[in-house]
Amino acid sequence: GSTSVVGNIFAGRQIYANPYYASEIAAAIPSLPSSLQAKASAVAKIGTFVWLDTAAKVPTMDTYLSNIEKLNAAGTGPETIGAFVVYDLPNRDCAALASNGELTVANDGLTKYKAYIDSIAAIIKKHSSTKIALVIEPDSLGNLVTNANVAKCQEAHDDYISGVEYAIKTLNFDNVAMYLDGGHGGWLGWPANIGPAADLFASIYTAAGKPKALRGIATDVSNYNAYQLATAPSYTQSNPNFDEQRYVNALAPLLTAQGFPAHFIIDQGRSGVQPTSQLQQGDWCNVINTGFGTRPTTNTGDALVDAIVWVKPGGESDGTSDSSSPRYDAHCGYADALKPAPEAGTWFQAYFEQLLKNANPAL
Ligand SMILES: O=[N+]([O-])c1ccc(O[C@@H]2O[C@H](CO)[C@@H](O[C@@H]3O[C@H](CO)[C@@H](O[C@@H]4O[C@H](CO)[C@@H](O)[C@H](O)[C@H]4O)[C@H](O)[C@H]3O)[C@H](O)[C@H]2O)cc1
Ligand SMILES: [Mg+2]
Repeated sequence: GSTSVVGNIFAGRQIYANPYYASEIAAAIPSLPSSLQAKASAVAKIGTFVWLDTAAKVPTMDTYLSNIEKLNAAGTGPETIGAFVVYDLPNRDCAALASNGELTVANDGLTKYKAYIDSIAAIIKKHSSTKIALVIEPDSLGNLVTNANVAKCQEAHDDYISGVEYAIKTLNFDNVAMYLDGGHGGWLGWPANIGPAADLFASIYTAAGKPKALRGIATDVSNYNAYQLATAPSYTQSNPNFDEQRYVNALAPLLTAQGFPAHFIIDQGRSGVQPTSQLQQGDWCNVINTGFGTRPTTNTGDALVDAIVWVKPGGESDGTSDSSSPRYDAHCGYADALKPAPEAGTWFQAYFEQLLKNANPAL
């Protein structure tokens, strides 16, 4: 029978440890020093989000949800939920170059994007008895707040808004909890940005008819910020929202005031080492000296925060350091970016090793 999500979808449940990430790790283990091999096996058992970064990957969602149904039918341990990232907007990652996607505004991208969303909806309908958490379009709305002047973002503005509204209306099912991507404290947490960000998030929530399944906002996706810090790291400069708990506690009342009672999930997959080695807060690509962070949990100590999660699968690159690549972004060539790095989303062995070594808590 069907199942309805009430409140925090993560409470009392575990996130599916998907076979794609587990297979990347299995392939990595033989090349690891023996001291790290058991740690790697432990990571393969941790639930991370599956990135649907091409239309061709959408069918794997069907497979994984069927796997989850088998696990839940066996009835051992907490209920398992699926966790996916919707990530295929036209002109994707419009202010950067590393994670550009398959669709463009110029090439009828919005129509194709809606078909992509419809294919996800069809799969979710098939699996109405399985609970599913979705992060909606990392970096999209954030770029409309701070990079509206960048040509590719300017061109994408209307399609980002139409695409995100279409996604949250079309994926608004009883067994789903959606979280819009909210950048991070070092991005939209700046006093100059947080008001416009709240206005944009609330306007989209309202324009889409306040979808019941839209639970809130995901923060720090693919970034390295701390959840809670006692003192501000130097690279956060004068930003009062220098950790993610401060950011979400500043953002929440702005959203509630506009009729969006948002809750939050916070990516800590690569936040184990604080302060980080970032030379500046805006450095986002394959940052050196990072480690796996707090394991996924609902024990967040904050009623606004549903869960600490691992959205970005640690070990997958943020972008290539090969300056001859069409998707080369200068950020991936910075002194605080680990090099040589492969294309975004592909396996980066040395980075995975770094995360294992520096994991906090230790693996
Ligand atoms: O001292 N002051 O008073 C003061 C005032 C204002 C200041 O300006 C703020 O400075 C911030 C820090 O540079 C900027 O934040 C950066 O914005 C970038 C997008 O432009 C983000 O990049 C994305 O990161 C994603 C992963 O998170 C990648 O997946 C994605 O590919 C990638 O594109 C960085 O994270 C994010 O840290 C703000 O825009 C900017 O408004 C600064 C100082
Ligand atoms: Mg990226």
